[in-house]
Amino acid sequence: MERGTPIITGMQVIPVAGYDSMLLTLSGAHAPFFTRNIVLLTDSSGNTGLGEVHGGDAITAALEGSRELVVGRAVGEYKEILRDLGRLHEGGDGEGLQGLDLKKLQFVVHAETAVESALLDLLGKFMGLPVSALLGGGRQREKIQTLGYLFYVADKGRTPLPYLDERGSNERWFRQRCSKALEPEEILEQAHAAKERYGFECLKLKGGVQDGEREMETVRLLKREFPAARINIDPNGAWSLRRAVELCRGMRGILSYCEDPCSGEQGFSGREIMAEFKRQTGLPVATNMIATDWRQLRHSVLSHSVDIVLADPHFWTMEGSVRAGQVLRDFGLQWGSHSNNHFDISLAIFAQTAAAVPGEITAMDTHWIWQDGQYLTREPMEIKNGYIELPDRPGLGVEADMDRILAAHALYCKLGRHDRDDAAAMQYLIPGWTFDPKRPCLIR
Ligand SMILES: O=C([O-])C(=O)C[C@H](O)[C@@H](O)C(=O)[O-]
Ligand SMILES: [Mg+2]
Repeated sequence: MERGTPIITGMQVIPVAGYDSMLLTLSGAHAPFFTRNIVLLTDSSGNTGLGEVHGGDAITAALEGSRELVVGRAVGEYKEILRDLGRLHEGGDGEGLQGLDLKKLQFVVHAETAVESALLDLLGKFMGLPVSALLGGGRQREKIQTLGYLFYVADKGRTPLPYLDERGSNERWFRQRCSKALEPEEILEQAHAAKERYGFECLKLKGGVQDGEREMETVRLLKREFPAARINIDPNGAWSLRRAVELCRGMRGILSYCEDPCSGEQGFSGREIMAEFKRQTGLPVATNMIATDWRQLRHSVLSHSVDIVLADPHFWTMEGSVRAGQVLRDFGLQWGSHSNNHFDISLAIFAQTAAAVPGEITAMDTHWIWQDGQYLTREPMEIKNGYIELPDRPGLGVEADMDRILAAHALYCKLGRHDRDDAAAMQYLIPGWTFDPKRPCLIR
């Protein structure tokens, strides 16, 4: 008879790809495909544990290089395994001009989150407990509020690229998400379609695309249409401090908070500049750019530069994100989560992590609505009435659908490149376009 916890018998790292719309951000235009890495751990009791993290060759290699530290060990040793992986993956430089979407991504992402998730999934199944019960001080809530993440969408017809065309779908949101949205009224239509399907009470507009005044016009229109909604705009630090203050000063009561309105400039760090923005506008500020690790968080707290820290578990690890949430709650600040394009395994990672964060939390970011339908699990979690209700199942709460994972892997194998490059699609809109962290992407 086996004693103790089951032994990990196998670790598979499966890079996968999915379809995306031509979403615009400061970094350029999303390509027709995004990539992720899936981790599957099997154990001696016959269970499978699941994890997901960002794509890209460096992250795939980091995960492949982890196998020896994982296979053959007991599931109950998960903390030691994660400690060993953390040491293996140490290092990096996350400070943010909007490098997060670009070359720096591999330094900010903690590849071991995919292993952590899979280990906790196995442990939860062994113990008959959901992953959120194993994190921090245990499960704090049964349902997680998410925001409706709105994007300006470019006209894909101006490129020869193979973006999905869902205009024939019966579902309003699916038709909408592949349609051009550059005018304020088109964003409003996007918001209505998203709200109809998912019931969002909070909205976020990705800025850093057009002139700031035009983006604020869109925000004001959204607020008029959805007066009860908490609304946020995130230009990823594109505006100068002076411009950000001009744009936001009159927005109290319209914007509930502002996310990374500005970044480092003229010899001042992003944290110093954001603190000035807060003082001058009185608006609460959220970030996923100037507090991406513990050292940055300490400086952000000391300089009073942020109110809401978007501690994405893929950047902080799940346990790290919950620990950040505990500290933030104790300091009178708030936890939220950043996201990137992801599949339904990461949706479960976000939800289980958020469920373990104590105190009031900010409606969680997720890109899921842009990928909804591309399932890698059976019975994926769903967003209804603006919330994800946690399933009553042990572990992560989702089970792998191997046929779909292998199909997503086959798509990945067809791609010429695996790393994110938002300049390539953008260059069809503006020939010779290059990234500038201080200029909205459509302004050249
Ligand atoms: O809140 C944010 O900064 C993001 O969501 C970052 C993402 O990478 C976003 O810019 C995107 O999807 O391109
Ligand atoms: Mg952000």
